[in-house]
Amino acid sequence: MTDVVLNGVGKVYPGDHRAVDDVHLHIRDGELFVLLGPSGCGKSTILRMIAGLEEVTSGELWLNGGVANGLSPRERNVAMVFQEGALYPHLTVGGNMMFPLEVAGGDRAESRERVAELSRALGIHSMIDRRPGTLSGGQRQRAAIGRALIREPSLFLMDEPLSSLDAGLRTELRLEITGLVRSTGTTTVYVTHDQVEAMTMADRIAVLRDGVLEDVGTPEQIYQDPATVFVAAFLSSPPINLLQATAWAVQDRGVVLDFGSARLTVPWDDARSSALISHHGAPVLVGIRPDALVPVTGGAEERTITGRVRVLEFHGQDWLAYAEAGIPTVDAGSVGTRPRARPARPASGGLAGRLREMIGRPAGGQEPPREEHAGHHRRSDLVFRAGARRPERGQEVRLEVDLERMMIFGMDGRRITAVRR
Ligand SMILES: Nc1ncnc2c1ncn2[C@@H]1O[C@H](COP(=O)(O)OP(=O)(O)OP(=O)(O)O)[C@@H](O)[C@H]1O
Repeated sequence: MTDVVLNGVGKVYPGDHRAVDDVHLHIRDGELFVLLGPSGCGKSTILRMIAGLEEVTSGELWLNGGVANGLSPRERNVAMVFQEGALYPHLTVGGNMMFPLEVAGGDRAESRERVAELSRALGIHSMIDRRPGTLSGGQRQRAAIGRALIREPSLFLMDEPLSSLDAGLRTELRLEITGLVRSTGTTTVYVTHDQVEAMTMADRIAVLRDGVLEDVGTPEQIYQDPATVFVAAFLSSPPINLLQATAWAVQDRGVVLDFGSARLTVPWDDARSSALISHHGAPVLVGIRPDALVPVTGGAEERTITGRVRVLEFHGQDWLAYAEAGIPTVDAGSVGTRPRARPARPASGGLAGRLREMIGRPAGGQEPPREEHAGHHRRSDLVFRAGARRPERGQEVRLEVDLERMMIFGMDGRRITAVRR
């Protein structure tokens, strides 16, 4: 039984750079758990703290029911694979996989049998006598995974193991890794910035931003029911439409979301309407995924937005259309930004300190956005999947909004109703 608990874990690097801030996570026994987020959000730092390669600055890290903050990497029985799996160049694939077993002093015949079995499962049995230098990138990663798994670690950690491979190989190997770790039942923590990799492989995903945990859940939960604007936008390709509206509670109708040139109504029998009452007269953020906007002829006024098609893009299985609807869209990256991602202590004197201060502040001497900030507005297009009813460029379209799938957030970027987990 191997579970991992992060209880308020934080990491501050020298120079007072806070890379991870008060993270609470429970990774369950046998889970394939993915840490997902953009570059620099602290994913690798968390993985390295679990491995014991990086000291935990604050909070507790629990492994198998015991506090592990002070344990050495060796005492943790974890195996790790990096972006470029490290192999001994002078040893063959078989030799590399045998090595950890030899160090542990196991029975030689038994070890050989284990290497043969695992190399078959990884599809590298036919190259067992070759050296790493003669293998392709994908084959080398397979060998590195084999070497990591051969000793049956209680915890398997992978840091972007597929990012140096081409798209075809990535798809192939991600299926194999998923199959392998599921069949062995090894608790696995997998770091990636690739949302497709995360969605297709994970039992559960933790989404990080600037060292802070934004959301945790199954792929379906965090896609369909994201906790924040950031998570909704990060997992949306094509990008989610993020619009600002003012909420008005109207007797006999429901809560009207006023976008200026369009209005949508959340009826009173919709559970979200009661949460919206407290936002009466105030701005909210509305997220609509491109496939929740459907071109219609007719359609009820309180469910539709009208726009003019500006651009059409062919994407193979369907077309994406961009329509100007006269509604300013909001940049998801600027919503709910937290000042705590900056250095923990203000930069002191000296050139480096002054540079750090300058870089951390927007041009023009303005103050950085506060947590309550609405985000940057830009007049932009609504993106929708055109499907079979593909409009012409320049055509006016009525877009029916799937109100059930529309997401409503406060100006702090959090959903106005509690997410289900
Ligand atoms: N040894 C270090 N000393 C100082 N700062 C560090 C160190 N390692 C990482 N950082 C900083 O901590 C933050 C988090 O880094 P980390 O590598 O954990 O992010 P990441 O999400 O894994 O990013 P990437 O996907 O680019 O590897 C970054 O701002 C990074 O610059």
